[in-house]
Order: sequence, then C-alpha cells, then structure tokens
Amino acid sequence: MERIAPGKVNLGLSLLGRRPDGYHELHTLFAALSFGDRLHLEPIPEGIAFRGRYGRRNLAYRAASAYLEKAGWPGGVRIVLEKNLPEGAGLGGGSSDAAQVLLALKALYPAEVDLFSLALSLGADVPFFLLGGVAEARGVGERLRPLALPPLPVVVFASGLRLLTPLVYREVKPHDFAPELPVEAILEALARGEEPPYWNSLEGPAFRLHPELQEVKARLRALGLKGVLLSGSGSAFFGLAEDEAHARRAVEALRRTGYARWGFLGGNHGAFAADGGPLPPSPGGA
Ligand SMILES: C[C@](O)(CO)[C@H](O)COP(=O)(O)OP(=O)(O)OC[C@H]1O[C@@H](n2ccc(N)nc2=O)[C@H](O)[C@@H]1O
Ligand SMILES: Nc1ncnc2c1ncn2[C@@H]1O[C@H](COP(=O)(O)OP(=O)(O)OP(=O)(O)O)[C@@H](O)[C@H]1O
Repeated sequence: MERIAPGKVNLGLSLLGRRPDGYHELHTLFAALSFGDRLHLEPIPEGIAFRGRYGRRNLAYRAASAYLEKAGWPGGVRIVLEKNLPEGAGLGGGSSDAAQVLLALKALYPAEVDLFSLALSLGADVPFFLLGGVAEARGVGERLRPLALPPLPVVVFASGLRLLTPLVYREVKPHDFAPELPVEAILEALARGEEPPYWNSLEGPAFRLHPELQEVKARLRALGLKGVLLSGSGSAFFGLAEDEAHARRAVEALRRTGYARWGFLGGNHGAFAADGGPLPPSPGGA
C-alpha cells in the first residue's frame, strides 16, 4: 500500500493566548500541499518493521505502535518512509506521516479505534492530516472545520535552518498575541488572487530567534509572490504565485539557495502531483 503524506502551510496563524496546559490557543487555516512524503506499508505477521530516520522515535513508528496497541495487536506492519519534505520546517512532515500511518492501519486492520484522539496524542498538527484539504482550526489545532478552496499555485522555500517548534513557542511573548483571523476576507482575497489579510503570530518569535529569516521573506516578496508568510513555526516560507509559469520561475530563482518547490494547495480532492495532474487516490480514502 502506497500513501502520500502531504505537507501543509498555515494560511494565517493567530495566537489568541496561552492555555492553562502551557499550549497556546490558536486560530489558523491549514492547507494541504500537493506534494509530500511517500510511505509504503504492508502487513506482516507481527511487530513493526520500520525503515526511516530516528527509528522508534519517528512519528510514523509511534503512530503504528499507538494504533496496533489500541487495536490489540491484530498483526504487524512493515513501513518504508521516503522523506521528501524538509524536517523541522513548519510543513508538518512528521505529523503528516503519522496521520497516513493511522489511516493505512485502520484500512489494514479495522478496529473500533478513535483515530482522532490517537492523532491528537501524537501532535497538534496530526488531526488535520486525517482530513487533508483545507480546514479552519482552533484549540491547539484539533477543532477543525473543513473549507473549500480552488487549487492555488504555491511556492515553498526552506533555507535549511531547522527551527524546533517548542523553541519558537517558548519565545512567544504577550505582545505576540493577536485577534482572530478574518477568515471570510482571507478566502475572498485568495479566490481573487489578491494579497490576503492574514498574518502568522509565530513570525515575531521566529524572527527574534533568527533575524536572517526577514531577508528570506523579502526575497520571496521580491519575486512577486503574494501572501508570503512563515509556515507554522518555520523555517519554511510560502507564497502564492499568479500561475504555474510564475511558480516555476520563482522556484528556478530560489533553488540554488535551499529547498524550493511549487505545487498546488487547497482543493479538497486529495493530493495532486506537483505538475498539477491528480495522483491516484491513496487506498483507504483520505
Ligand atoms: C506550529 C504548528 O505547526 C502550526 O500548525 C503547530 O502549532 C505545532 O504543531 P506540532 O508541531 O504538531 O506541535 P506538537 O508537537 O504538538 O507540540 C510541540 C510543542 O509546541 C508547543 N505548542 C504546540 C501547539 C500549540 N497550539 N501550542 C504550543 O505551545 C508546545 O510547547 C509543544 O510542546
Ligand atoms: N517522520 C518524521 N519526519 C520528520 N521529522 C520527524 C519524523 N519523526 C520524528 N521527527 C522529528 O520531529 C521533528 C519535527 O518534524 P516535522 O518535520 O514534523 O517538523 P515540522 O515540519 O516543523 O512540523 P510542524 O509544522 O508540525 O512543526 C524533526 O526535527 C525530527 O527530529
């Protein structure tokens, strides 16, 4: 069984405040990308045979172990993980891998397991990846409302700087908090190809930790991309291109200085190949 684990960007991320549990209340729009990691999974009599970095600490391994434990070890699984997303870049790579493992194991070994709470226990971004597409999220990222967006050409760039999410959140100060995102106005601007009225509250902390990120953002803007924003806790940025040709030109200008890729975001029709053609739907839905 092959599955694509798409990356994500946050089409706006507002931190509303700090919660008693130490996490932050957020309001964000998740949008899945048309490219990501690739996982190959096959049933084996027992145990978890995993090929990928970090071994048992890998989120894909941890998702397999969590599901099989809850399902009463009906069998085992072999997982081969092909990473295409940069790590620690704010593109949700590990979280997406974990979600695809949960969906695949539910198809391989159906059981009365609440995937959603299992996903949340693995990480705040994991529940979104059970849905994919585009969704408004509140809470720590688990209260999801699916949204519809036409597939938009998007450019993603990561300079290679690893920004660990907990460190960025630890840098958050009270003046980084902001109001709720204007969701309808953002969706309208995106549909019209105008500059969306969104922001990412984590840019402040990230830029305080790594001021050089401001220059990366300026470079993407200078290429004519709209809505240039840090994705999640970074260090990747994304920007919206006028069309495919513009996206290709921007990637050409960026590719010598880091991870540069274009694709489509939005659309609730699952993953697309980066050239815009649809990938075969991954078995087991979603
Ligand atoms: C930055 C985002 O990626 C935006 O989508 C998410 O908020 C982070 O999602 P994630 O990487 O899955 O985060 P987790 O692995 O669950 O949490 C890592 C650390 O980030 C901080 N964290 C995460 C989410 C949140 N709403 N508030 C937080 O303060 C916590 O210190 C937590 O220990
Ligand atoms: N399958 C995995 N893919 C990538 N990183 C993983 C994976 N499993 C564990 N990790 C560890 O988790 C860290 C964060 O990985 P991930 O790629 O999810 O970060 P991210 O892209 O910033 O995600 P997010 O946007 O959710 O913060 C990595 O730096 C790595 O140490």
